[in-house]
Amino acid sequence: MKIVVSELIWEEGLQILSELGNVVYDASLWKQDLARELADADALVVRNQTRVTREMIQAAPRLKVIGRLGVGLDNIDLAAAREAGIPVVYARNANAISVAEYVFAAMLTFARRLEEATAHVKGGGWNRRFYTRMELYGKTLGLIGTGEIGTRLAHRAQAFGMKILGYDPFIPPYEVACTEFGVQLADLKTVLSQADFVSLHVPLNNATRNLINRETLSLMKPSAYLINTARGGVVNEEDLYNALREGKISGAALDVLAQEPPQDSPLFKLNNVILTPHIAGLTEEAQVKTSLLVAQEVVKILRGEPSSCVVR
Ligand SMILES: NC(=O)c1ccc[n+]([C@@H]2O[C@H](COP(=O)([O-])OP(=O)(O)OC[C@H]3O[C@@H](n4cnc5c(N)ncnc54)[C@H](O)[C@@H]3O)[C@@H](O)[C@H]2O)c1
Ligand SMILES: O=C(O)CC[C@@H](O)C(=O)O
Repeated sequence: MKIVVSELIWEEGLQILSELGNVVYDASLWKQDLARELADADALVVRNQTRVTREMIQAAPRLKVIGRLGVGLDNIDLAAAREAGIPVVYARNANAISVAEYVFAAMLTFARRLEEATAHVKGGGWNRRFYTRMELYGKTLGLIGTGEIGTRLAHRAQAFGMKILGYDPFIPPYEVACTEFGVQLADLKTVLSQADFVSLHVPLNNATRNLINRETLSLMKPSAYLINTARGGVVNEEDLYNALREGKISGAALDVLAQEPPQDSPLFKLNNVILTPHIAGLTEEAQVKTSLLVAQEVVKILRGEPSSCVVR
């Protein structure tokens, strides 16, 4: 068996794959001639930077499985994989807690500004009135997408005493979790207009691309914050820049951008923006879980066994 891993994988997963076959692993392979490596490959394991296109799938006649070390599948041509009869397995739920904790870090950063206050004190300041900020208790968290991440975030927000609103037109699989964690389901307009923090947890697809735009941003309160850990394409960045600059909303935390890594962006110039390099799911715990899960599921498929993590 030849197993090609084109992006960063944790040792725990690599070990499992190596027991089954010959692993070709290079974390920068996605930038190189991947199609050549795939000509005789039985499995391909990727993160989010490898573009798994129809052409690439067609150039891999022996391919039996594609493993995604993560959750978002927007970098894989799922229709082409399905047509070629190649199952795609992914790390469902493996990084959900990490992302939920990242959103808390962002909300608490906006609420308390500890880093800014530290710089202020180190610079000789002691302005206690200026740093009198706000509690999360009693504030409203608006979830756009109430799946694995959204419900784990709700669980944590419930413990903080936040009110939780959720918008998700495809709710059934997560209905019980929503009820348990106090999510009141509502329409998009209600969630956007009532939330103090709007957090995005939807996949990127034709229905969600540019979901946050001039019109939807105008529904948000001027005191509200937007947090995007989903995909850059869910937010129209030009519209967001204008909304932030004009004070239509108070701030934004963006872990994901339309172009990653970004070229110079006007967003860099704004003080009310937190920018991180797509790290919400990047914790040791989540990555060990992700690597183990995906490696195990890839091995199952290669052995002809059923997998519970196949994309439907
Ligand atoms: N920044 C990161 O490191 C990171 C890590 C993990 C996941 N993600 C992103 O977060 C997304 C969500 O992850 P998840 O594990 O919660 O996925 P999930 O599939 O469990 O949940 C997604 C939810 O979005 C809902 N949804 C789909 N289309 C919608 C729409 N048009 N409007 C509202 N809701 C809609 C679905 O019904 C589902 O409940 C992933 O697709 C991925 O792109 C980012
Ligand atoms: O592949 C990655 O590192 C990004 C992970 C994250 O965005 C996901 O969709 O799970």
